[in-house]
Amino acid sequence: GGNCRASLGRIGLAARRSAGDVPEAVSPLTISSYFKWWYKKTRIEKKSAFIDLLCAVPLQQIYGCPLGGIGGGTITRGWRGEFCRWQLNPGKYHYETVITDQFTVCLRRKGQTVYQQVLSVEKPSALQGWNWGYCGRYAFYHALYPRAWMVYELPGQNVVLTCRQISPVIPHDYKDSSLPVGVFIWEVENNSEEPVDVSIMFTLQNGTGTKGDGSGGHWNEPFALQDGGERVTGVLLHHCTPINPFTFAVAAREKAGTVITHLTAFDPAGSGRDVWQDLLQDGKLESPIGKSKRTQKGEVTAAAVCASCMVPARGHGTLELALVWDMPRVHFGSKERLHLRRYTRFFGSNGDAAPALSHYALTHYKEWEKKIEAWQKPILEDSQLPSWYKSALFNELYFMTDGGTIWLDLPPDCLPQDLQGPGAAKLSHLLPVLREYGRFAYLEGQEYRMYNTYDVHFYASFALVMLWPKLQISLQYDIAVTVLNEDMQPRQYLVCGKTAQVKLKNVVPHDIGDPDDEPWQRVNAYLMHDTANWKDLNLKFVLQVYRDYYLTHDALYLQDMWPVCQAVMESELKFDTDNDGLIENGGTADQTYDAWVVNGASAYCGGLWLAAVRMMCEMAEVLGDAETQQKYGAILQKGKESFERLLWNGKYYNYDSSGSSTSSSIMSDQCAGQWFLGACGLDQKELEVFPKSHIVSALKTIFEKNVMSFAGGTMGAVNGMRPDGVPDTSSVQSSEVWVGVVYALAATMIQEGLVQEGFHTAEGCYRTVWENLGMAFQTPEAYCEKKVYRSLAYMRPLSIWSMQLALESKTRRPPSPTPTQKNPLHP
Ligand SMILES: C[C@H](CCC(=O)O)[C@H]1CC[C@H]2[C@@H]3[C@H](O)C[C@@H]4C[C@H](O[C@@H]5O[C@H](CO)[C@@H](O)[C@H](O)[C@H]5O)CC[C@]4(C)[C@H]3CC[C@]12C
Repeated sequence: GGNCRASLGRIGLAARRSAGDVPEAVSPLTISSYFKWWYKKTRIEKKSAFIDLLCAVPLQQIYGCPLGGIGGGTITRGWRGEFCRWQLNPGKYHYETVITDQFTVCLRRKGQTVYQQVLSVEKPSALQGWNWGYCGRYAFYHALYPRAWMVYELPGQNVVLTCRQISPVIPHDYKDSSLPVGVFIWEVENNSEEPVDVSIMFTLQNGTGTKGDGSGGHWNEPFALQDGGERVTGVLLHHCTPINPFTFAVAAREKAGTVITHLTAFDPAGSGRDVWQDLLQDGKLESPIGKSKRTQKGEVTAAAVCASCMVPARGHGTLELALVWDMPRVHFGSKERLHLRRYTRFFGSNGDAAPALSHYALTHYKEWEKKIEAWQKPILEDSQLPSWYKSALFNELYFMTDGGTIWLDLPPDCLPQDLQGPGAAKLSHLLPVLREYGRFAYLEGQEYRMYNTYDVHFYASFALVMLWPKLQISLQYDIAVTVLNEDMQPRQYLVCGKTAQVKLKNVVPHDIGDPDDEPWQRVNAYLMHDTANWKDLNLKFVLQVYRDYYLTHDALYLQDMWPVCQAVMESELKFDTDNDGLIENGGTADQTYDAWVVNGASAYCGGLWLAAVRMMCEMAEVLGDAETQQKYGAILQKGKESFERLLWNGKYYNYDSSGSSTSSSIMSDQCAGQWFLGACGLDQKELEVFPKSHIVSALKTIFEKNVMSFAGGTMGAVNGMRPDGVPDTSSVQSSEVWVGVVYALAATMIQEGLVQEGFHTAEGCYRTVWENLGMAFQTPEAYCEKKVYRSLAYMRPLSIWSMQLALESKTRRPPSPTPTQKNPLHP
């Protein structure tokens, strides 16, 4: 239980509205300004669009657990074993099943090959000389990220193969978690009465299935590396592109009783008969010495590595294989700067690390498995928790690596000004933090190509701060730098048509940039709206600073972030146009719901504001800043009163105070401020910002209306519901369900003691996405009741980790900071 299991077979395609199907309410002006922008970008500048509404990624219900650690690139395998989603160039996805990339089994009894089969259900037109079409009924797939298991019952052979796929994604580990590797441990059970010789052959194309595979100049070579009494051998596949060249290694561990053989190069475009016959003959490959020739233009090459052992009658054997990709030095799309990936600090940046990485992976995977088990076991063994939750919690974590993630290492001689302009100098620990833990970025979504989209990261950040807190701290430092800087370049925003500068000083950016440009260097790739006027971004920074401090007790971080918090709150104060202690929205979609207009005081932004003001008071107290504490204390008093007066309707907080026909809509995210307060222990009676009875009543109303009155209570919570139980259709986004918001809502319910309701709410999303829509390992941002969805493989659902925090906090609250930690300036 607790994992994702599927018998290998085909499932029907769900209907979809791609991001390209523009909703009815969209103004023609927006369509034409987007189209003009798109045309210039893609047809004149020959670049790709950060959100491509005209070429959406088609839904394929094929994905499984990805391979690779954090930020070194990822290769996703499908649940049928295919190698099908590639992200080696940072942040850029390529969706292509490379048919050459396969595992093949050969069984020999009494010196005769009795069974040889590609472990794939496919029957492709390529490699016709291979025995394809394994019957999917005999295979089973399980995934519990970062591991997956493929079980193959070999028909008529009395042999069962189990392939354990492991990637080094280990909480609180900042070394092995960065490695671009995956291992495949093949357990062979021989249930027959005679011994069997078993070979597993791993074939891999030199490339990722793009045109570049045939661009010429690629070559392969065998390798062996002996170190510490352990020997690993295999083939290196050098992929020699002008930008971001890399080397694959297909490797196996040699040990007593195991023979490793290889074929340096074969033609994957041909019949493949040579390699097939080679294996068939004796269960081994020819193992030529020396390098292959470089490929000619138009020619593609591949390699094979085979591990063989004898398994006694009624016995068991193990074969250990690995896949490594070494792309140490990367350019983003602008090609302006050269960057080093995190793992280069341990394995070098010359591009010759594939043998050492293979050796390391094959000699350390047992340790990784132990650590992964120790982390997951208490949750998996908790009989109070439902199986679906265990699957959701771990499997949604795929996005940590497969979110176009990049993790960079800073060169040791890096100076503050190299990082990002004058703002950097003001943050005393910026350099030490980034030098020690590197720079981290992940996409808003595989289809929304912006790094660290901050209004969305607010939700997902729970996964980072709970599992890799130093990455969250590093990301926050990067945001803090951009707050202090500006970009005066003017540009036109697509929704309102107005021209304004790219980035203002003292406001939080929407995102840290487009990987197809030069992220960090040029922020705010998003140009739908001018987000300098968004009401949530600044608040989300303050809320995260305090939350991170509460969970990590990192006083130096708090100290550095404090002036930044003050600066963004000063900017935010101007949104309190009537000086009632509460900010007002501006009558546009000026927050994360960027197509849902909000006007006047609002439950969402107003609630975030009060929570941020509360946290400002708390931080001021910790830092001994009495003046600021007093200032925000006074605002809080006034703001609380205004919030209740303007928005509380006796049952829940109204969507906004504008008095429009949808002001009284019930927003599922209306308690977002309370969510963060609760996560930081600032929800006790004497500390409460929102009356407890109001929060509980609002959550019960959301449960009754947005959850139970929507799709029979089986699809999570719709973003906006009218009080009469009909979804709010005033905007495209009010009638959507946002999976990440639902997990956050469930966490809030758990925090407030509505545990059953919280689990029921979240379960609807899990079952819809992972079971009904077949969107495993590509959870979208949004779906509607009728099989309509938007933005596959999205960041926000990582918020499920806030459910886990809520559950853990119920049993054990994290210890309060010690007095010295509490007050770093005045110990
Ligand atoms: C401009 C249209 C309405 C104009 C009008 O009022 O006449 C917009 C109506 C629907 C919009 C698109 C849709 O909502 C999805 C996309 C949202 C995306 O923004 C990111 O998505 C997150 C919300 O899901 C948000 O939190 C995040 O910060 C954003 O980066 C932008 C593109 C959309 C396709 C969006 C485009 C404008 C509409 C067509």
